Amino acid sequence: MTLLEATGLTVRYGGVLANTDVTLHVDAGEVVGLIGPNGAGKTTFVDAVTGFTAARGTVTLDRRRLDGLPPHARRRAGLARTWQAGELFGDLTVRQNVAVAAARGPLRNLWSDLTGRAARTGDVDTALEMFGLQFVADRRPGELSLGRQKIVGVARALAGGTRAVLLDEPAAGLDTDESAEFGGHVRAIAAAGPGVLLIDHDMNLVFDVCDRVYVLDYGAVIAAGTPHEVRADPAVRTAYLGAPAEAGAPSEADAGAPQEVPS
Ligand SMILES: Nc1ncnc2c1ncn2[C@@H]1O[C@H](COP(=O)(O)OP(=O)(O)OP(=O)(O)O)[C@@H](O)[C@H]1O
Repeated sequence: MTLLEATGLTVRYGGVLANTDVTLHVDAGEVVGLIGPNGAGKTTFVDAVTGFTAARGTVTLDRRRLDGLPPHARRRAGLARTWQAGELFGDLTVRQNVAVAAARGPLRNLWSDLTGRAARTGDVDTALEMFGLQFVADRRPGELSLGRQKIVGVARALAGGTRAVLLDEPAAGLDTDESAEFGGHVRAIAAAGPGVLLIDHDMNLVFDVCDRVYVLDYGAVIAAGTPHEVRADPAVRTAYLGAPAEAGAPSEADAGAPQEVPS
């Protein structure tokens, strides 16, 4: 079932066409990747969907039109995002960071979906446990590794009735182990029902955890499909390698070795 749908999104910054007629959907329980070279328009797309930049086109969540609404109204409708730069409150503990977001949301929230319990104060603890944060609940974000801070950021984004979440480069700066752990959390979120749009330059993470992947280049979608299909797409190789792809189907070995995108 289509949960989040953007149709014909177009964003112009002065002379720069940052998104051109971008159409993309995320189903409930699905992890969808959005990749593309630097400057391709990925963050612009997140900004446009969540209402942080003006765009032409439509955005629906559960068939409800969200375009034209301000960001806080889209958030209240169940659309959440994370930011490339950390958005945690440095003076609050991890528990307080999650609790603040949970308290703002509607009564029926993700944690109750996940646990089958009614939303109560104790659900913040349940949420912390789900993301393995219970042992650092009383610490401040600055005392945690970057990986843990990212996970707290996702926990915050998911608190409070989130139906779909857009994760903007959540794994930037994580080491290989942290990134793999993070990928497990992303899959767990989708397994509980919400749809996830994952933007990241870590191609191994994206291809490992995503059900489908869209590729942006110069603001437009140039490819979409399963990770296997996208990896093998000559247009994607051209976009990343900056040279025309060789004729003929790529080998299995090539397809199994995703290109690390320089950041
Ligand atoms: N606020 C803005 N004002 C003017 N131009 C902008 C603005 N934000 C982005 N752009 C331009 O729009 C284009 C798309 O940028 P965007 O940040 O969306 O790309 P991106 O794919 O997220 O890049 P990266 O992977 O480097 O984060 C770029 O040419 C960028 O310079």
